[in-house]
Amino acid sequence: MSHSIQFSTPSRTLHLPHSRLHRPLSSFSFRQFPLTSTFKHTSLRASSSPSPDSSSSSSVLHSPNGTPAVKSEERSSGIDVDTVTEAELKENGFRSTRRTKLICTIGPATCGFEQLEALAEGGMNVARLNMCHGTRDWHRNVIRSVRRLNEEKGFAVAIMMDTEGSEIHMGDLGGEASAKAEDGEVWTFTVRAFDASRPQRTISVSYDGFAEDVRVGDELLVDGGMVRFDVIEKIGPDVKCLCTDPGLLLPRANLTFWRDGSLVRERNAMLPTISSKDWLDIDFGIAEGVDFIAVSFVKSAEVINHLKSYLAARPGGGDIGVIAKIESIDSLTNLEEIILASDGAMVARGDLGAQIPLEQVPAAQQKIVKVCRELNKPVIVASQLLESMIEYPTPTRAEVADVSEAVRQRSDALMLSGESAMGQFPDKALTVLRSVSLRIERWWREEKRYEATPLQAISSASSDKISEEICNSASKMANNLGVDAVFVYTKNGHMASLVSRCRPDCPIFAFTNTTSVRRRLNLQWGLIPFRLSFSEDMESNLNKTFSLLKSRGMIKSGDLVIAVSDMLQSIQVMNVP
Ligand SMILES: Nc1ncnc2c1ncn2[C@@H]1O[C@H](COP(=O)(O)OP(=O)(O)O)[C@@H](O)[C@H]1O
Ligand SMILES: C=C(OP(=O)(O)O)C(=O)O
Repeated sequence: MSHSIQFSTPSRTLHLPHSRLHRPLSSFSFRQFPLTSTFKHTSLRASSSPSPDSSSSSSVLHSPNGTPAVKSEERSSGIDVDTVTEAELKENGFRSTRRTKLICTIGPATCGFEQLEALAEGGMNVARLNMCHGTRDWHRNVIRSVRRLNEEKGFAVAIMMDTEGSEIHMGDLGGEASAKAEDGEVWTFTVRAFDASRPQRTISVSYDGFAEDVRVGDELLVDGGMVRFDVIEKIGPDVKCLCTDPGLLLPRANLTFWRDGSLVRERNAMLPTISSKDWLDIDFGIAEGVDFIAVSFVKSAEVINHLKSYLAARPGGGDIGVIAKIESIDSLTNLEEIILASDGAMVARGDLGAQIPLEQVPAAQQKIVKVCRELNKPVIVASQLLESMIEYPTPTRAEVADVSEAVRQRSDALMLSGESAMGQFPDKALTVLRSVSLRIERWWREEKRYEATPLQAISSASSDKISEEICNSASKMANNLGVDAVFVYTKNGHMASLVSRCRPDCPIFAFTNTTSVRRRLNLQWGLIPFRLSFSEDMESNLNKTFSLLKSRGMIKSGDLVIAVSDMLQSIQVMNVP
């Protein structure tokens, strides 16, 4: 039985000959549609999940010339491997081509199924659960709703669980949503527990050693400086503080100690990075199959390595990506080793801004984004991106400029915190992130601002080096030729991340055969991840992916694409004379 697709003329096909590879691990080729092919139309229909941003994407991704899925001639084996099934179409409903990924913290404003669905339709790629708040039952319900949404609507929303970490923070406010501290008032911060209601102007503190460690003359910053106090007196477990900068005290807000304009680090130096409560949360995350665990207040690579070994030793734990939150002076000092050990990083500007002077935060952000990119780790820019939208339906100009800058730096993902967790306009905030991202990305492409300089080599193993070179070359070629898409066939996602790292101009369609890899890829810049069952035959895989993308309106006949693959067998397909 003849193959359904013939490759284009040799002059249009590039090869990495086997002889030049140490082992036939990877390949790349480029080809033009339509290929000489025999297609048989089937009755498959495209299920259409909304993709609010695909229409405003790059001009090469316009409507298909018809949307039927196609099926090649059946193979002699009798296995119809290159047909996209109804189930696969349903599973891969999601089809946004926005390059910058969006994360929403889920809270009381967004935890219902319909609210989560609205966020997914609005472009949420990752749902974040902050374990500082809510019960495990509450978080379990959210995780299950997101999974249901993925199954029923074809999204690939990943779940990121964010550990509480060992920061010193205020307790709950006895049921009150907030408490107002006025200039000149004296408040008591105490390690005493309250029997009944909270005494007036009294706040409980989470850390038992608080009253011993704090010194008269320290400055106490609530929530990174939103409210400030001077420590004026210590009486047993009580610490009297004079309010110098008034503001709202929110439940469980974090506390830091400053003296002479800089952070006093030894005040909480004895706290472990991962507390006993965090370990229980991590076990909960493994049991619920979360995709990422974000670790708060990382000080060194050691804790990341420890967590990764812990995860690897547990069923399903090895599939979880570990994200280091960069939010302390120590994490900045040990930045490279922490990022190298992790699967990604978060610029946690909220707490970072409470640890270093605020004017140093933008430079720290730029550096973290750059190091992550060099080391091929996804990076998230978080906190206060659209803070005013917690209360107002439109952002400030300054907030739009901040979001634009994070997109311009080409960070992988932007994160909403209070805006989506407890704000009044979660959907509007997401719309602003989405439209600003799309606009800046388009501007970048129109200006042809892709980097000419090659990225630093990251791998030392020869097989990895080959993959890296292939992805660098494929991305460069994609820009030079102005192709319509890069296709990546990847088992564990590594090859897709190497293409994403190059930030090519065109969309990157990433195909993998596992659902968990697909969800994890959804955090990375530019990757449009799909899950499909593949055969050993690369030609058949190509057919299948063309069918899927045509039916989704993401490619059309005549488009030029580059395909890279980490599947061993694909070498033979790509090396056709
Ligand atoms: N699961 C939750 N349950 C209740 N409130 C939440 C939850 N997650 C977040 N919030 C609210 O949203 C605010 C912003 O979220 P986030 O920035 O993640 O937390 P934090 O302010 O503690 O660092 C929190 O202060 C809290 O008021
Ligand atoms: C994202 C952050 O962490 P958290 O919300 O846990 O304080 C931050 O500090 O910016």
